[in-house]
Amino acid sequence: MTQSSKAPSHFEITVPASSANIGPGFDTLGLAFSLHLRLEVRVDRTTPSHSARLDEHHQEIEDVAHNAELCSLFDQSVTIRYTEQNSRELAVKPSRNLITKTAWYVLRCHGLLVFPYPVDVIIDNPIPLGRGLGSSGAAVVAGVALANMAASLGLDKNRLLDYALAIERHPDNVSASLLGGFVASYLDDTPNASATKLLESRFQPVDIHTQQTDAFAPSAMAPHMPPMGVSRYVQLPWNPRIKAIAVIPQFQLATVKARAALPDTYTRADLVFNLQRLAVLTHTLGQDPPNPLLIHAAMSDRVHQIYRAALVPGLEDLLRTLVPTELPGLLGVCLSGAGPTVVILAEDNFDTIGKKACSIFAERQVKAHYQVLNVDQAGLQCKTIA
Ligand SMILES: Nc1ncnc2c1ncn2[C@@H]1O[C@H](COP(=O)(O)OP(=O)(O)O)[C@@H](O)[C@H]1O
Ligand SMILES: N[C@@H](CCOP(=O)(O)O)C(=O)O
Repeated sequence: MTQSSKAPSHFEITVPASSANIGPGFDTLGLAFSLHLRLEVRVDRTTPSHSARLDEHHQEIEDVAHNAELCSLFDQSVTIRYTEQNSRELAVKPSRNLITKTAWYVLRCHGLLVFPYPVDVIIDNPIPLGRGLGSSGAAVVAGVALANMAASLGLDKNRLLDYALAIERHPDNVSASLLGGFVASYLDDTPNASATKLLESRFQPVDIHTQQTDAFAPSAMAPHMPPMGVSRYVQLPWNPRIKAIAVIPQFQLATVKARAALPDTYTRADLVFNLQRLAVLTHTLGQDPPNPLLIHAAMSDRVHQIYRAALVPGLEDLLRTLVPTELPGLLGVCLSGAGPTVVILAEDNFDTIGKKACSIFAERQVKAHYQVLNVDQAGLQCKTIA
């Protein structure tokens, strides 16, 4: 992460979209894409906010569930505007918006009731919502970075990841968005480890994928810091010749709904099937030249895709018919995150493959378009604007 000066008044935050799972790596693998959520932020550092620090009055209102006064104070400390892209359905009230609510949570962990100086944010979000391209993970990463920059908290990227994981509990999307590249990660939930404390803590209701958005109400966001070192991660080798064709259906599928379709237990055979392919996949995507048959086979999965197929008409057809022997340049196919987007890894013939995939969706009456994306190796970036 780059940070050009200590307390900038005008800066931008960019966060890449991501695809989670990549076939067998359910809740484990994430891949960052060259499609960026961008925040342009202005902080008026000449006018400190009077209500930023907790005093006795604020301590009292903290205790009141869903406190309107607290929301109103926060809403006065920050304004947000979206540019046109994917913005129509998003809340622009800061106390209801995922990016600013996440920032609010981080501020409150640092004893700040609201932003310490008035903040104005313009948000450009080309990441389609609810399609399995990590829009919520990117929003959460942007939110922790916003608090860090606007309040000069000095958090490093590992600590930012702890805060992001207090909100989004599966680490695949946020790890890739924050770090960039092809990332494997897990929550360290061995006894007494940080993630165990996090999962047992009062943060539990904040998980956006299991709870209503009201769970972000001030009463549920008591200012408790997440433990240090909640996750472990490694950035895996990636062959830069490999691009992703994101085939994006017109309909949305909420991650929470697609997670509810999964079973609680798996057979040993299915577990071994995924483990074997996952081990091969983490290595083979870094090899040059790429091995199409090996990659295609190693992207098979028995943990989530078959259970989600009923929610994504055409998915089974795409997985079955898009093969390297028929389509030169194609390397592998998977459901992106919780879907409904399908990601096709390829090294050539991107448009031919993208059009073919859209036509297979169309046979199932699913309108879709495709985008050819590079892998983003930078992750979260924060830059001062002169
Ligand atoms: N840029 C954003 N600003 C505010 N909220 C966002 C943004 N991006 C995503 N979200 C929230 O996350 C939801 C989508 O999350 P989710 O169902 O997990 O799908 P995805 O696969 O896109 O992450 C949106 O409906 C919205 O509530
Ligand atoms: N591992 C998660 C990933 C969800 O990603 P999203 O981009 O669909 O939010 C899952 O498969 O549920």
